[in-house]
Amino acid sequence: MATITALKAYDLRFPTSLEAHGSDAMHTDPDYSCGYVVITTDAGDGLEGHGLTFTCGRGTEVVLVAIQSLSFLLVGKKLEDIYGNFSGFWRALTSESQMRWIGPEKGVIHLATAAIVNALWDLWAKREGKPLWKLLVDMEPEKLVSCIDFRYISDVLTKEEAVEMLKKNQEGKADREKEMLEKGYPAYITSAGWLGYSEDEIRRRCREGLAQGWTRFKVKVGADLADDVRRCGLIREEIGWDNTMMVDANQRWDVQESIDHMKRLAEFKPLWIEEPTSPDDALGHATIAKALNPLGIGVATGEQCQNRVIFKQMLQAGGLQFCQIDSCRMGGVNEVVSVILMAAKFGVPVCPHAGGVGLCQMVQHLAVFDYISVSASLDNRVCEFADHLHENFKEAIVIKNASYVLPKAAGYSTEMKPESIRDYQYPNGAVWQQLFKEGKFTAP
Ligand SMILES: C[C@H](O)[C@@H](O)[C@@H](O)[C@H](O)C(=O)O
Ligand SMILES: [Mg+2]
Repeated sequence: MATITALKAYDLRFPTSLEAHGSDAMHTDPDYSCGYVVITTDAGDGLEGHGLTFTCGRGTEVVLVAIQSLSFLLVGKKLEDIYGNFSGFWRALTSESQMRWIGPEKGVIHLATAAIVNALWDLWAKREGKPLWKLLVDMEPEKLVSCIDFRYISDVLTKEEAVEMLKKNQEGKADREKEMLEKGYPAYITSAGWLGYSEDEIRRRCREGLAQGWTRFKVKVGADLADDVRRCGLIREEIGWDNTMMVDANQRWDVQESIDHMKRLAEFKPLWIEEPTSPDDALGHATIAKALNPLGIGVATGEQCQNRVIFKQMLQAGGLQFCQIDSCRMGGVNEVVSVILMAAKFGVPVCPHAGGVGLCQMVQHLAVFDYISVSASLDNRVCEFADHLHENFKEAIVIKNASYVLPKAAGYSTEMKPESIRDYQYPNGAVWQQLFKEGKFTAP
């Protein structure tokens, strides 16, 4: 029996705003950051659970406090009790009678939950000696479903249905796993189209992407319509018309504006418009989808879809044609799996959101699990990739032929290199001290 002895939390930030990496119409100067959690136990096996939640610079300190405030629910707990009744533990974490008031299940407190829960899954997978996707794929349907809290979603998906869906897909699983191991999971690239990049930089990155074999490119829009027309035009010039383009407005528009602007951008044939409007507006998304679907444009959303309840409503209302689960926005793997199952029930493809710091590391596992165990289809499915900060991770993602190569190391691929954890701590890590000295950032 192993008991959790400590939970440490770190504020790690990377100065990506210096080169406009990750910039969009709403987040014009993101410094990719995370609340980073390390869980240790008395097992004596040297294994630690590493988990993170993605943030954008300022505000990470708030997430950190939330993680620390929740830690009393873990320290002293037996791992067997957590993994033996994971949905019960997840509910204890998300429904703690005083902490839930600052959520519930949304915002900072849910980001903090994600970091902790992701660390617990990393530890579980390491203890089983499997990469997370394999842990999920090999788990008995009943056991996997027992990790999910069905409260608030049982009106559209019951435990029994979820077990049934997973059981139905047992057939063909071995073949799909073999196929994934051979070919990897298909991806698209975002790193050519950040909003703050100059025209030359966009052209250079498109050419580089094409040379590397990328065929699907995502472009940021939303700040200014005339500029969007210009940027979409130049990207089509670079990538041609046989390749796929998606556009992402990061919630910049009203509902009617979304429809009007996208009618203007329809000539560039985008596959989807991502986050056109407020991430909470399920009915607004449905209105947009109704207007744009006849033009061949789907609505995609999810990176700021705060929990399974909003996803449920989006799916019920026909508000999304591409379901972009995020590994950190919701309460970790348990809740993500429930959304993957709901999306399958509604016949909506899951196309995970990634990028940031560590998101690609995590969602590769979730996408592969979706294909092998749940959807059994690759139609209209593609996982995001953005080429930043992977070098900080011990088991960095590998891309080959524009696809994610399946991770083989045990865990959730969330563990950073010790020197990255040391040097990027904000504000005392060596990297930040140097940036303050050079006057590139102001010390807090
Ligand atoms: C601030 C971030 O880079 C976002 O722009 C990013 O997550 C983006 O929406 C994406 O879809 O990759
Ligand atoms: Mg996006």
